[in-house]
Amino acid sequence: MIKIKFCGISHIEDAIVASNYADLIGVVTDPVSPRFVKPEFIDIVKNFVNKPVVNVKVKGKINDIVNESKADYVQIHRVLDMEEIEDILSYNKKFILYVPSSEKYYSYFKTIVNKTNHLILIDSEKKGEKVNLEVSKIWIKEYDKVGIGGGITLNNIEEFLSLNPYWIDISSGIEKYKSKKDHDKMIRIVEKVKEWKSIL
Ligand SMILES: O=C(O)c1ccccc1NCC(=O)[C@H](O)[C@H](O)COP(=O)(O)O
Repeated sequence: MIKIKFCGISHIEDAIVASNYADLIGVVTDPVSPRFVKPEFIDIVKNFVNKPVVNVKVKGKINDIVNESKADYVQIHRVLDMEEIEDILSYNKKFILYVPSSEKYYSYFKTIVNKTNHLILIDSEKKGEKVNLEVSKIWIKEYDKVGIGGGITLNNIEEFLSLNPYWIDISSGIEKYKSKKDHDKMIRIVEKVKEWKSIL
């Protein structure tokens, strides 16, 4: 089955529900986000869940992000420079590397694929916009660890699943309001992913 990351988790009860249904639990610890929580929240969440937790950060030094919590993965949600990509290779840590879904980032995408073995997240250039599905479709075929996020909802998830990504990333589409998850939407979206598998 296509793996699922539920992102933007900022309440313990949402983390517990997420851990029953998703493969990865994303926590945004960057103050730029309305879903921001302190990195310490990750360490608390880890006492309640049995799924890997991802620390999602936009800004900051890689070393600081790696060391600020007990997260199993670090998702750097920005385009890195070459020095940072080299730096990542020196850590014994799992990363999720964000690539904006625009043709102009194709060589960046290839650099990451060729240099690292980490999960890649193809996502919209700007938070809140829908990811470019045409670009994503091509890139998903080129590397087996590509996930897709950026505007997935209960109403459009089939468009994303049809690209056959390794994993999908959902946050705003499973919210009651910004930062609070809707448990019913979480469960229904997982059912859709399961149904999709049985169609194939
Ligand atoms: O959640 C945020 O507010 C956020 C802010 C800045 C960078 C990343 C952020 N979240 C990342 C995610 O929620 C997911 O990795 C992905 O973008 C899917 O999100 P959505 O389009 O809301 O489903």
